[in-house]
Amino acid sequence: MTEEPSNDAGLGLWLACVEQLSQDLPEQQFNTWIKPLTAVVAEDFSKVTVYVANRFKLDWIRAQYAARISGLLEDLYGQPVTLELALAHRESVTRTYVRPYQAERSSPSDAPTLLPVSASAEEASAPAFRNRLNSALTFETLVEGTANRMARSAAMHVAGSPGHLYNPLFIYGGVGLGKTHLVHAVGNQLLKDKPDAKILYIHAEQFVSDVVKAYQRRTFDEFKERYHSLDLLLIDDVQFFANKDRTQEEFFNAFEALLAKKSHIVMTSDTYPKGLTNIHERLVSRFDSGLTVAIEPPELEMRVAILINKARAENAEMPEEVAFFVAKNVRSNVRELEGALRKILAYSRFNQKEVSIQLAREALRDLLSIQNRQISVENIQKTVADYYKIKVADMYSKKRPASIARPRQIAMYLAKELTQKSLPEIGELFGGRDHTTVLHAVRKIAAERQQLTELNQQLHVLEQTLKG
Ligand SMILES: Nc1ncnc2c1ncn2[C@@H]1O[C@H](COP(=O)(O)OP(=O)(O)OP(=O)(O)O)[C@@H](O)[C@H]1O
Repeated sequence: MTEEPSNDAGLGLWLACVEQLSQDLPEQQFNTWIKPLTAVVAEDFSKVTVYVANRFKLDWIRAQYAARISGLLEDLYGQPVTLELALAHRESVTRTYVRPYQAERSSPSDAPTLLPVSASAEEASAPAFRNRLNSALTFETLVEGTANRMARSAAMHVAGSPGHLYNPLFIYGGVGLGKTHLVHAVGNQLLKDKPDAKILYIHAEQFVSDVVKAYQRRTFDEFKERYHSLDLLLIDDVQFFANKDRTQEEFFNAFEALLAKKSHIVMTSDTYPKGLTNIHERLVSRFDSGLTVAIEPPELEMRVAILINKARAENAEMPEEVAFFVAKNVRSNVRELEGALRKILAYSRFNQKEVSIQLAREALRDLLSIQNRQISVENIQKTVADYYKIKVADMYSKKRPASIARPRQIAMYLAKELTQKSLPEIGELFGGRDHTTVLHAVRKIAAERQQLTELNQQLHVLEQTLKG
């Protein structure tokens, strides 16, 4: 029977609450404490029972987050909601586990439904795959655009003929732009073509911890056997190797061994190889010895396509005009775009309303109000001066050395881009400069941004910092 899930609105309430927490809390805190939670929402919404894995965590959630969760639930529902914390019992959790938006169609209407925070919570509790690949992250589910075209085609090339060109492939870019997705896609594609290939996806932090374990347990032979025998090593966020000398040495050895046997290495990082700090020069030069490609923040049309695709994957429809509205307002990265989408879908389900611009506006009101918060020219000057390590006073000074003039031009460009101020007003705030000077700076930086990946990267970081 194809009956709708009974507790869909309850699911919406809980997901909307979690979504809000994901915006409010630092990522690490959210991932550690909130993401693993599951909840049961009573049919009449009077009570939400949140299940926590163990006693220690339960005490911590009670002390640190309970008041906040209950306040949020009340805000969302419009009436007081009793929050109860309980210990999760593994068997019952697995038995009645329901993925968001894919609630078990046969769940009886009077049975409470356990609602996880996210699909990845289920993946986290499932036994780890040997290769650690997430099968959902494929080339098919990765939307292509100008921002990732080059990285995507290099990655496809590697997946199609590993061990040849572009070895190592080094992919870099800001947070949430699809680097992890792309490396998993390489692994999944190769696995499809060659099911016997020895592939490993690993986060750099996990590699560090493997080195430490091998060191403590004196199991370096096993460690080497494991890493040096791979056909494809996918390693994420290598900036985490900074200051870890022993790890760098082991990675260097693995790197050399793998390249010698024509295995392929794909790495990601938040910056280009020479921008990495506290990593040995010999490793940095190895990173740069194949192909280095950037992933840029997605352009408007790509953001729209991502929203429409992701909504479809959740079995929801997102009209194009709503996707444009969201994409125009959520510009920084794909992870935020996904967050906005989840919020809109949860809000729509909870209120049982169709997805429209008005609904999106309501669902994203907090996010939009943060965005509308005025960014001041003074703030831009301070942020840019801090970033380039010059004095704020140099923003108004007449000094001309490039080390000062360039950050000043960058600040003028950002002032034009992020505030409503006119060119003469900006000139005035930069030590009484003429509006043609500002115009020159704005045009120059805008043109160079198209050409210079490093500059674009720096601007992206500055924009993210300023938009908070
Ligand atoms: N082009 C795209 N098409 C579809 N989904 C995308 C695209 N780019 C990113 N995503 C999705 O956005 C989310 C964030 O991407 P991902 O985790 O790959 O980012 P990242 O660059 O590795 O970020 P971080 O540096 O924070 O690890 C993921 O859910 C991913 O599937």
